Amino acid sequence: MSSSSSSALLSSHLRHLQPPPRLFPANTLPLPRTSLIPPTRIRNPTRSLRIRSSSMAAAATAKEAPSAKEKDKVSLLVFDSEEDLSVSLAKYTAELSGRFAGERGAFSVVISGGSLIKSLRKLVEAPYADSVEWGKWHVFWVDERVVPKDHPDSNYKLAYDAFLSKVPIPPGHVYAINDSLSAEGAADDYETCLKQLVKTGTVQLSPSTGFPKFDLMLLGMGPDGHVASLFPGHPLLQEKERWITFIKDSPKPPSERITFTFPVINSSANIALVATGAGKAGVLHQAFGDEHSTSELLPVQMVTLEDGELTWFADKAAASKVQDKANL
Ligand SMILES: O=C(O)[C@H](O)[C@@H](O)[C@H](O)[C@H](O)COP(=O)(O)O
Repeated sequence: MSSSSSSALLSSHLRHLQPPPRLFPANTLPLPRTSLIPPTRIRNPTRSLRIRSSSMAAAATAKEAPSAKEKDKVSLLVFDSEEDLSVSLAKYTAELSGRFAGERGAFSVVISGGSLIKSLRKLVEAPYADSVEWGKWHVFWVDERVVPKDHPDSNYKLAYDAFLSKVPIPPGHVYAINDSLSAEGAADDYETCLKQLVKTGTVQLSPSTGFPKFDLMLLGMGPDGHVASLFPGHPLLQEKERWITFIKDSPKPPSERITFTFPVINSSANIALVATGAGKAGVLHQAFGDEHSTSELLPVQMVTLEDGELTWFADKAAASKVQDKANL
């Protein structure tokens, strides 16, 4: 898209909206045929995400002013199609890879299962297949099903077949679960492995939370608002101590899984939350709504970074109900 048509698109979406959105600089993240919704801020981490418009900002009272803890940055990028989303997600990921590999000689990346893996397809194509420093990548799973690695339900297999087998990440940098253990054992084993990697500096530790701080988490979200294997209403949402835990009653099959906990997820330096398809529209609407809900927060609403940047990548179908609201 030319810069003039891009600005026309932006200005039509931003007519009522101040301040201007926090975006990746145009020269680092061109967003072809991209619609844009203004940045969101978590104004109260115990409440839902909110779109900030000029009128809402003016209405904010001192009581509602963001506290120091709410200074994390949240953006929502909306794409005309999943194809456009995948192009931009690849560029975003490659740029973070370049930054962290350059700054600290390693790039710790956490992936989920689900449709996210398909949306990462552009990353294994030109120019990234050759330009990304794959040797510096360290790959982890935010959740994994307790099945053998060659099982059709395995998140490792999903990622390996579509992504990891196509790029030269050293096999020793790919941290799959030990599939010979029980769910409890696999969670303990994964946490022990992470502790070792924190000691060696492969994974950083957040000085503010004391939990590991991954450079990037690439996460999907279920139509019920779950992230990782943290499901609505489940007691695991309240886990405050463990880095990795297990679930044996997952409402999404298979029932036995291990999962990162919220303290680890929320210590990340960057999270990309990817949502595509109309099946996610209701949850996005709820996540970005400004209604005061008395019901429990959805897991996805509990993704509130301590000191990092959360970027939502949504296609038009997933963001349809949020867009209606933003364009009012
Ligand atoms: O193991 C899993 O089940 C996944 O890691 C899971 O957390 C996934 O990311 C979401 O369910 C979204 O999946 P979809 O994008 O396919 O809806």
